[in-house]
Amino acid sequence: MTRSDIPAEQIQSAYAELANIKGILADRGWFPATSGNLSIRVGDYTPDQFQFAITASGKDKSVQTPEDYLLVDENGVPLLPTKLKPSAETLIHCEIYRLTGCGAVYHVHTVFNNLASAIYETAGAIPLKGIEIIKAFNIWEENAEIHVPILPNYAEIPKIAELVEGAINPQVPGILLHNHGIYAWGATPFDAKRHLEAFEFCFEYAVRMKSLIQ
Ligand SMILES: CSCCC(=O)C(=O)COP(=O)(O)O
Ligand SMILES: [Zn+2]
Repeated sequence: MTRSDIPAEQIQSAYAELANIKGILADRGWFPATSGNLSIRVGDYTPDQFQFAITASGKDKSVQTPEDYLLVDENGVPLLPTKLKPSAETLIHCEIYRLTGCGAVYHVHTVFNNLASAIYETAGAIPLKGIEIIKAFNIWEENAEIHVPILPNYAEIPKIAELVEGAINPQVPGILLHNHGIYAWGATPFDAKRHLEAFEFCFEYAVRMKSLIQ
């Protein structure tokens, strides 16, 4: 099957799944001021060739319209005729798919993920230890410790995208951009949502803990 043969139902199903997760996350206020972007991979995958459905750039993600998503290739180029522009951050999604082969990538801006990235900027990562919800990352060891990497928030997205490879840790399905937001991913859309929620829980915990002990 070539890419142009991807069944329309498969594409529509990814769009429907994106609409569903977008609504859930929007209800939590996780897309302030048009921020955030979401994508779900569609069809066959090799690191060199894959495609995914992604939110269009600049849209109010708390609103559902018939023109919210498009299908792009591994370089972030639209695969079907459309007047929509893919998310400005599509290249970061491309890198995460290329390097992990995951099934979905979700990006949100929240006050707690911004604060956590600012507090731990110089450390380059947020340390999280002994929090039960770390099990959501499929890490079951007692008192487990993980570090969530923080990358600089360059204005040029390709400059950020080229740092993704050095930041990926197969155990930790997320990367923060400093004072920007979190990218979380998973093998399936269900896993990506669970990971995103666990990260957000941990960031709020880390920020509140820091202010309690100072
Ligand atoms: C208003 S937030 C600035 C852009 C951004 O960081 C973001 O997540 C949304 O960009 P998009 O092009 O995906 O709408
Ligand atoms: Zn963003």
